[in-house]
Amino acid sequence: MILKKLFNKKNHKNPLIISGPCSIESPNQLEETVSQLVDQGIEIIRGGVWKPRTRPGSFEGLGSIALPWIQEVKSKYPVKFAIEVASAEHVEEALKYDIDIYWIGARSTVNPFTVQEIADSLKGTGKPVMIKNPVNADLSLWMGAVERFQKAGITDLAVIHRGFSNFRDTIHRNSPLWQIPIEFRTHFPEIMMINDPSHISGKRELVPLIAQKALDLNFDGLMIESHIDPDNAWSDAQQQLTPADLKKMLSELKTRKVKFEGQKMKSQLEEIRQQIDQADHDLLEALHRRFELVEKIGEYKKLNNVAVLQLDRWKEIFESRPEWGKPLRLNKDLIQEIFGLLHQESIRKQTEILDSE
Ligand SMILES: O=C(O)C(=O)C[C@]1(C(=O)O)C=C[C@@H](O)C=C1
Repeated sequence: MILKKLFNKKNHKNPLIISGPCSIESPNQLEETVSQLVDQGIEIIRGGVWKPRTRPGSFEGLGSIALPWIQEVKSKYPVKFAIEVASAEHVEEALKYDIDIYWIGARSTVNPFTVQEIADSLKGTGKPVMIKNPVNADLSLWMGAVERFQKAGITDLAVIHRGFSNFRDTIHRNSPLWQIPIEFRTHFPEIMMINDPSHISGKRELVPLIAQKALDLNFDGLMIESHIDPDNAWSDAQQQLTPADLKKMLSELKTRKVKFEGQKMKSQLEEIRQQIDQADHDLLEALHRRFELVEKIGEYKKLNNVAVLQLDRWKEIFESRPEWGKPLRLNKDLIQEIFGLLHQESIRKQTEILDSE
């Protein structure tokens, strides 16, 4: 039997929206939230049953008693339901109540044993699975988790970008580090990528900004926490939206075209891209020239037995280049990062020269 995949990019022209409470708190809270979300066309509901918390003492979810409430709500409303599972027992329990979609949380994705256990327990069930990025900024762990599910024959897969944890407080509860999901997509272009602006922002005012940024970057969907009474929610009170606020936000988000359309637009784009190719060539030639000079100094240092690292000169470069970049409207941090890398490479090349026979 060939089952139709839920997470198939071709079936979702518009961003896929998943919404619902951080935690399921009571049958009434669940039904009220679902009914308001259904009124605005939401078809996939999320709800926390088991909540892994960083520190003990926070609300850890009601557990299995919430599962029949989900089943009850599903019998009344045309929705699919997604929950987080963190062990084979969770999967076993949830399957008894025919939960539709299973997601692997950020704290589970870090642990290959846990990922394997969950993949094995979902094997052959045909259930769609979503894999959140690991809490730490490690692309390989995220990719590895996807591969474990694929190896178990589970191909109805999506991933969720929920941001990466910070050591100190920053504007975001979890830093988005957008380059990581972008790189993920280069490895798995066919897998749907859903953004979770609630966990990235940690506060409701920021949710629309993050959601818009995700759509600008061509994410396939959004998972947004919503609650009928967010201020009194048992978990994540600051980041949940009311269903009405969610509706307003979704109506204000701008969706972008995935690609350029039309011959005129395409040929203009092609022309600019050729100019970028030329600019990149010039850049590489400039780098080649720089490293030839660095090597020359390397030989000179070897001849005179002088150390590779010349701190005063390096400091002068590190301070002057961002200044030179100012009238060219070049970002200071970018210049410092680029010259930091160039300096590392100079040191590597010159060390090789000094250490050679
Ligand atoms: O000026 C030098 O001594 C160099 O070798 C060049 C260079 C550079 O990359 O610009 C490399 C290493 C030094 O620490 C400082 C500067």
